Amino acid sequence: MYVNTKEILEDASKKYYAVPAFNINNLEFLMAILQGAVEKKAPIIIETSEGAIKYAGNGNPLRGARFFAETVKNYAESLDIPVALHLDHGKNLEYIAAAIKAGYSSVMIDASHEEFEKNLEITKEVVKWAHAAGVSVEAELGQLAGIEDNVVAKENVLVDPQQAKIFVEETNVDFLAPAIGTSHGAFKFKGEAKLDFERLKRVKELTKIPLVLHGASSVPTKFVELAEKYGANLGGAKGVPQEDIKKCVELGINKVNTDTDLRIAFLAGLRKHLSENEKEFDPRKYFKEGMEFVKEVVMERLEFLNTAGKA
Ligand SMILES: O=C(COP(=O)(O)O)N(O)CCCCOP(=O)(O)O
Ligand SMILES: [Ca+2]
Ligand code: NA
Ligand SMILES: [Zn+2]
Repeated sequence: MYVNTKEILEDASKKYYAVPAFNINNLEFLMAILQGAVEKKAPIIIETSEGAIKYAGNGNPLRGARFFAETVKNYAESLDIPVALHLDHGKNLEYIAAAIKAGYSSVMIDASHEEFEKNLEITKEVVKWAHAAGVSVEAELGQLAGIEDNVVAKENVLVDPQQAKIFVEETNVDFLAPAIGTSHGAFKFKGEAKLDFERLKRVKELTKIPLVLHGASSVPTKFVELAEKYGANLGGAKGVPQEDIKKCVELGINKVNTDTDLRIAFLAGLRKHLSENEKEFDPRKYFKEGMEFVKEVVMERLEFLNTAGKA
């Protein structure tokens, strides 16, 4: 069934487990994710970036948002697991409006590159707007290293727990993404992975709402090596160690954003299948192996985060 993200995350926050939020850009990833969630009897959060909406709508935000909202709702209504659809890293108000209008369960307003007061003001606006339409809201405090909001954030600007308390009280936001040292993409951390667990603990104590971990892909060596075996060049790829994610969940992370791991798994399957089946030209066939690897990563993460069986 199609549900509001808040419903899924409130339960997770109460029982200290987490739900992965998997990014999609097309039907194949959606099908693989849903198959994995059904098999694991797990609630699931599907999310699309603004880039995904632009891609599916061929530049028209409402067309793209409707494509995903209608497709996900259509599938969700035929399944007996809770499914939510979330706008990831909403920055452009036109895209946020399109997602709300199209019927997304929740939207992220990411104004974390702005000064605190500005972020607070923008988030307050979006919360009023979204709540009036029954849509829940995620916001972000602090910045992820690497490409943050299309600008290169020089280094991590970590969340200030006291600011988080004020921010949550003033904005009435439903869930919060505190920057604690992760970054997006396949090349995380210069040297050793280091997340600021103490800081995360404080944020949870002071805000008591569901929290979101961005940049949470672990970049499984198995699929990196398989993709490279069939011609990919992903040298130096590194993700968040699984034990660090487990620790984050114990400290109050409830939504775990995962995109890169699925991209690498699909890439490995596609490259492998194409090189082993030179006569194949039916996309319903040559995408299958990539989809199977995506499903495998999905099921593993659902088990790992204790989402399995919670539907
Ligand atoms: O925090 C995460 C997941 O990060 P990770 O999976 O890279 O670790 N996310 O928010 C996913 C980011 C998706 C970016 O999509 P576009 O390329 O379309 O802009
Ligand atoms: Ca941000
Ligand atoms: Na998000
Ligand atoms: Zn993110």
